[in-house]
Amino acid sequence: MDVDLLVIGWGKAGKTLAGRYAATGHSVALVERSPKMYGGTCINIACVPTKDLVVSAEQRRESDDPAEYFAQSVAGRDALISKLNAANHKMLEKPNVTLIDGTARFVGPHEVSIDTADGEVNVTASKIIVGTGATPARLPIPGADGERIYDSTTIQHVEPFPKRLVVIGGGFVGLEFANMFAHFGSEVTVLDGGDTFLPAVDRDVAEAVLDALKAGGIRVESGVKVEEFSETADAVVARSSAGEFEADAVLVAAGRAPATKELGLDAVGITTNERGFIEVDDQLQTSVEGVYAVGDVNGGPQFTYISLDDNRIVWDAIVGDGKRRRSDRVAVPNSTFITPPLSMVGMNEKQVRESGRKVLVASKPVEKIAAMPRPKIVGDTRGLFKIFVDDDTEEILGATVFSIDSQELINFVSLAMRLGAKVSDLRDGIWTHPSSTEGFNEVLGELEPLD
Ligand SMILES: Cc1cc2nc3c(=O)[nH]c(=O)nc-3n(C[C@H](O)[C@H](O)[C@H](O)COP(=O)(O)OP(=O)(O)OC[C@H]3O[C@@H](n4cnc5c(N)ncnc54)[C@H](O)[C@@H]3O)c2cc1C
Ligand SMILES: NC(=O)c1ccc[n+]([C@@H]2O[C@H](COP(=O)([O-])OP(=O)(O)OC[C@H]3O[C@@H](n4cnc5c(N)ncnc54)[C@H](O)[C@@H]3O)[C@@H](O)[C@H]2O)c1
Repeated sequence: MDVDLLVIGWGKAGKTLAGRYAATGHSVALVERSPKMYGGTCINIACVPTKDLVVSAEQRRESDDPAEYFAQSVAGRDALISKLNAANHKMLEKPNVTLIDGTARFVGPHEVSIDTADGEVNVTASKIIVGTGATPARLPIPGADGERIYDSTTIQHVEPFPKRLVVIGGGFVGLEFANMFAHFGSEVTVLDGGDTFLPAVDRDVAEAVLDALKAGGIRVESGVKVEEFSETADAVVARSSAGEFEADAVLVAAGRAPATKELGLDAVGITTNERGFIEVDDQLQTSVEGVYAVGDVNGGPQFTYISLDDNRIVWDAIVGDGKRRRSDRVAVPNSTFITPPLSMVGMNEKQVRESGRKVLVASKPVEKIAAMPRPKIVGDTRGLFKIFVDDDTEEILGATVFSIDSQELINFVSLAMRLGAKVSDLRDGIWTHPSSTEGFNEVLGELEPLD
């Protein structure tokens, strides 16, 4: 079969490009190795199901039995995800789109062989998009394949419910699940290999996050080297540089590796870097002309909205005026979905100090922001707002918001930065009341030189 565009992997960039290219009348084939993954990682096993579980966990009452409540929450999660999975399939059911269930492997620079239940299918295309994503990194230590060792996918259906959970890794996945399982009623210990807890976060904010996690019953140990897991009939022990930690289950959340093993990239000259991610230029083209790599597999930041933006860059390269670049991104925000969420954009304190600029800072604990009653109404006044501003240009340089609604607020700051708004635009803006946004009226009125 020959098509105009072949997409490997049903992730955010891949499915968006497939739909858009098909809508312009081109023939498109999309290959996905698992029916459970129609729609990609985010929809089926990552962003959406985990946040559904986070919200369910937050709504648990003390009187709810943890195991029963978890089982109900998982059933709710599964019902939502199966609807989204089916809806994603439906979106690409079009006459000029061939959807192929199978695992793709390059057999030529523009030829892919797909291993399907009915045998091999060969597809050629002048344009190929590789969007195969990433999978949980495995720890290379004894016992890592044990029955009680879970990753971010399998832990969502852990059975029986773990009364004690050890989480290896204090990054996005580790903290989101640690917080979630603590709310479900598990006793949670986080063992992080890094020497510094949340290294990209300012120390005062990291301390506030740590306090909130500890208050939620979570123990966090940094600088821990886990050496071995050993299992008995009813427990697992993580042996580490900080001693032994016994649990009912272990979640390994130590990063994600590119899903390239089955692709046969070497044979056709598609180069990868030392970490295995596909090398791309600023327009996401690989070392083979006409073959692009998008999303997690190209080694960029591992976020769905980055994959979505990769789709825009490739679209511009193959259909538009070719101006978009990966390097033209400004103020890319992120949120860690703990309770309350932690969100950041732009520079942190270390970066503004190193920038050589004259910097102003405003930093205020949420409970002290008098003219922002929403957290009090909601009943969660934890966290703080911290914002850096250039004293000469009034530009916003960066912000960290650890507060309810921060996953929304950070997009607002990001937009202000992208549009080059002045700090006074946010400080003197007319915002609804009672909202979290109005916190900026007060906090930005208290800028001081960064000493
Ligand atoms: C637990 C968790 C929570 C997350 N939460 C968030 C969040 O809240 N917000 C956020 O922005 N990001 C989040 N992420 C990251 C986000 O999920 C990823 O960045 C995003 O899904 C990557 O999309 P992608 O386009 O790279 O492809 P993916 O969505 O990963 O899709 C790749 C697809 O390719 C298929 N595939 C792989 N190899 C082959 C092959 N050889 N042949 C055929 N098909 C193949 C896979 O089955 C998969 O469906 C989270 C990640 C995890 C693990
Ligand atoms: N809210 C979100 O947007 C969201 C949520 C989940 C995941 N993600 C994406 O998925 C990616 C993967 O998440 P992740 O949490 O697995 O990776 P991560 O890179 O965010 O964090 C990995 C953590 O594991 C630790 N670590 C690494 N090796 C270790 C070892 N051997 N022992 C103990 N600790 C070890 C690191 O110190 C780090 O704290 C993230 O980088 C992020 O881009 C995003």
